[in-house]
Amino acid sequence: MALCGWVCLVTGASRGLGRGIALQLSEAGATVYITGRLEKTLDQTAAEVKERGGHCLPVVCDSSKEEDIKKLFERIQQEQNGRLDLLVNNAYAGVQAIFDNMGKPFWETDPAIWDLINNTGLRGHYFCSVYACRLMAARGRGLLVTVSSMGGLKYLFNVPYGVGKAACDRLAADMAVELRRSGVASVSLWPGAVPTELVSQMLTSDKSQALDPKFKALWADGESTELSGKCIVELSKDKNVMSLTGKVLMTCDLAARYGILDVDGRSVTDYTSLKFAVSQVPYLSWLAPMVPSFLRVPRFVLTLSGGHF
Ligand SMILES: NC(=O)c1ccc[n+]([C@@H]2O[C@H](COP(=O)([O-])OP(=O)(O)OC[C@H]3O[C@@H](n4cnc5c(N)ncnc54)[C@H](O)[C@@H]3O)[C@@H](O)[C@H]2O)c1
Repeated sequence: MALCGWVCLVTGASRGLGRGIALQLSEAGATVYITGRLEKTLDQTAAEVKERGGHCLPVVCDSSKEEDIKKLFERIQQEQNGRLDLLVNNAYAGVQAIFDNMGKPFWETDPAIWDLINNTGLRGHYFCSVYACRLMAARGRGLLVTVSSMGGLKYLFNVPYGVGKAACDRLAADMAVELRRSGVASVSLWPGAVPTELVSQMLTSDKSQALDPKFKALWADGESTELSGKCIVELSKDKNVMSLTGKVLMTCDLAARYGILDVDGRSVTDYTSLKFAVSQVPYLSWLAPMVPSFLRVPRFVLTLSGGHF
């Protein structure tokens, strides 16, 4: 119950990673506000939290609507006396659209996909962060975790997806610059592949034919929806969290840092290990079992692979 007394907010927690994060935070003793657009699905997460002995408060809030966001934070301020310890920017409305348009170039795709992906999954994060930081900065402490992905580094799925993820990483980093003196930390979290309810459904549908088999294999062997939550719990407890502010943190890095296994006892795939890199190259993959797991691709190589210069 390491987070007993903590007040946390997870946006988009009716399914997927948000639900898993809410389950882990409440299991660690926190009071967790969860948001989503539909009362019915939010209540399902709340019931699951309760079943596991936790406490969560479902709030219908559409992250693409500023009025909803304002009301949500007014409610937290009133009910918790201005206390908010952790915001997890997770809500995301783009998964279905990404699968529906897989393989299509951007000029042949309805441009409205930009809004579907980035209104909730980027603009909404900014608005929530503004209101959260008004509470956190006033108390001189807090943590913002913005859920992003490896798509922030280089092209993945489609144009608005990658732009949104790169912007989430930059959002976390730039907020950290302005927050540094306030005692509030801001990080970006890159989960690995997570076979959520929606992803699993897509993988068994006709649409999965347009998907690169490499992605299918990654999801088949992916992280549970609760691993990110386990990482966020440990990060919240870390007394040195300010030393990580502004950074991109991968779940595999956090799992190694804090000695975390997935909920089913599996070790977490290290996407930056040489073993993993070799396994992804068709004519070299046979070498992968022989490469020691501790060898990792240096971070500067990852940075350079973004190809900015
Ligand atoms: N699934 C993966 O493999 C994976 C991997 C890396 C990163 N991520 C990232 O994790 C985040 C969550 O993704 P997911 O796979 O769990 O998605 P998901 O679609 O399964 O869940 C998204 C959640 O957001 C909620 N939501 C949607 N629109 C909303 C709105 N307007 N207002 C409030 N809530 C809203 C949904 O109800 C749902 O609870 C995304 O940023 C995604 O890119 C996912």
